[in-house]
Amino acid sequence: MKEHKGANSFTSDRQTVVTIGTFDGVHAGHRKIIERLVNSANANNLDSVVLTFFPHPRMVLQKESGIQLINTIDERKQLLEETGIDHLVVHPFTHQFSRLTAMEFVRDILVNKLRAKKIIIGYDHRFGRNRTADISDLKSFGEEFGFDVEEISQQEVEEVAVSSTKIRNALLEGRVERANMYLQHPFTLTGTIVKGRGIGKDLGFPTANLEVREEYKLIPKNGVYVIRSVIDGKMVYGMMNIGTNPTVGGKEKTIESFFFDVDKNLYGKQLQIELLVRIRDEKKFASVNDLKLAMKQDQAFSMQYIKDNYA
Ligand SMILES: Cc1cc2nc3c(=O)[nH]c(=O)nc-3n(C[C@H](O)[C@H](O)[C@H](O)COP(=O)(O)O)c2cc1C
Ligand SMILES: Nc1ncnc2c1ncn2[C@@H]1O[C@H](COP(=O)(O)OP(=O)(O)O)[C@@H](O)[C@H]1O
Repeated sequence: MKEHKGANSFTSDRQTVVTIGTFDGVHAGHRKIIERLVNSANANNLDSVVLTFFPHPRMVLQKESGIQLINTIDERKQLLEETGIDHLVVHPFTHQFSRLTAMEFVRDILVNKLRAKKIIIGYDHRFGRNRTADISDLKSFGEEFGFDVEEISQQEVEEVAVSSTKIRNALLEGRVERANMYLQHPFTLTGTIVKGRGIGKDLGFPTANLEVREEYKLIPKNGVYVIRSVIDGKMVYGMMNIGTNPTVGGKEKTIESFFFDVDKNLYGKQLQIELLVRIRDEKKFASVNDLKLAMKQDQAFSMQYIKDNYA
């Protein structure tokens, strides 16, 4: 996959099949569209192109909306790369870009820059200044500029019964197993391991504190989760707490993981941590000893879960 930092720097040897969208999560529905894109490109001797935007339009046009995304832009790129497309265009969404009329967007970006011979798009896609144009407008532009439009019908969309909104809601409710089913891959948190308060080691459970840099990344509901990661090339399992550590008088929200069978200094490491299932709410225990007992139970639960599902 070739990555292009915007439509202006796009190049390809052949004309293209293009699909357009945010693709937050790169979930089951997105995967179906992209599969069609890749198949159509192969069948017609064209290059496959995903056109996506970053920042998300709502991060630019409704800054106060505080939108939370399932993926950071780097995670999105990685997931799209795994789908086998030829080109990913990450076009910067700016105020100026949002002022393009539908005709200008189609002519200047899709036709002249991306060399579109065919567009594959959902029945409800809207585009251009104030999102005024719809799929029937796109079909008329197709006749004018010489490209085909393949529509993904409402029925096909509803058959998949998945949406980024549904997944965001599941994650905010802590239902990661459901979210993972919709995603067809585990939800991931990516960041750097930073120093915490140094309480973990005393508890007998050193916890690696994950700092997620992207303020727009959705963090699932507070609580304890079974997790998995790759550390120095080796798959490891563990348990994570998302919350404020009320038992030890914490205030800031932290994301802390204890990995099983790991004894390593992890400070400064970049980790991608997959969340597999939620075990329980975070609680304020009467004593640190009660917290320790609960963590031992969490570990027993996690080991059993991993044995049953991943052994
Ligand atoms: C699996 C797991 C479950 C946890 N559950 C709780 C909890 O229910 N209540 C709580 O106050 N802290 C909980 N913690 C956090 C501990 O309070 C402890 O503060 C933390 O691991 C130490 O972090 P630090 O040394 O990085 O500051 C949990 C930690 C882990 C790894
Ligand atoms: N099994 C393990 N799981 C998580 N972190 C571990 C593990 N073994 C060693 N560590 C190290 O211990 C650190 C956590 O110790 P801790 O006392 O909780 O300190 P801090 O509050 O700075 O996170 C981690 O950042 C990591 O470098």
